[in-house]
Amino acid sequence: MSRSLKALIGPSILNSDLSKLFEESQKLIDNGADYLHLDVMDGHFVPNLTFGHPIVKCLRNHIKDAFFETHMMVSRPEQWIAPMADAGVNQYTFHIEPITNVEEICRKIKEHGMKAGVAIKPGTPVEEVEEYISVADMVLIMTVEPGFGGQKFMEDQMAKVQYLRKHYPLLNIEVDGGVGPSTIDCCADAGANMIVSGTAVTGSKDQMATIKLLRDTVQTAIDKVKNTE
Ligand SMILES: O=C(CO)[C@H](O)[C@H](O)COP(=O)(O)O
Ligand SMILES: [Fe+2]
Repeated sequence: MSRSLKALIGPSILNSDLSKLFEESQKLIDNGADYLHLDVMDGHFVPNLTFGHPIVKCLRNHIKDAFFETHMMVSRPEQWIAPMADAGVNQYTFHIEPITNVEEICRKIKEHGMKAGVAIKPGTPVEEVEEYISVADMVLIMTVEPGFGGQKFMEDQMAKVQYLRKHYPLLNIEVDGGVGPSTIDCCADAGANMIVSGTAVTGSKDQMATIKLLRDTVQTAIDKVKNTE
């Protein structure tokens, strides 16, 4: 059987009421989220702070089955691999900008039983992440400057997604930042298949419909390409 791409929607709880982290997360899963995207910030790599492995572990104690991706916006990604694995994280996605030992970090993440995601900021050329595709499970192309939810989608980043999709037809490509119903066509047409959406989903009156619309749009684009092959 040949492998094929799948549209997956991973809402970010960054801009939701974090005092109700469990309730907000469970609601997203009940409304059809394929995975949860948990934004971890250290106040150093980005000018903001969120939460770390102790909170992720508490969340995992209440939500046993969902796939957890942590988006590590941290200066020392190596430091948090073991604690995040212990917290029950499934995918550890980190930025390549502050470090030089990307391959080693990917290896360690996998040794700890997690999938490895490599992320780049808008100012980082796609070629810099391309060299790690063979050792990573996913590439994250940021579509805002990392650090805050609710920012404007940067359409110019789609050239990176198009480039990766053209050269790596089965690569999991994630986009994150300002993605919602008004920008999803752009992401789907460029070839992204893993969609992080924060404000547009958590702030939606009908979360289930919004998640479905995002997934259907991306799956339709994937199927269109498949049918022309
Ligand atoms: O990594 C992030 C910010 O650094 C968030 O995942 C992202 O911003 C999601 O929120 P929104 O959809 O509101 O932009
Ligand atoms: Fe994120």
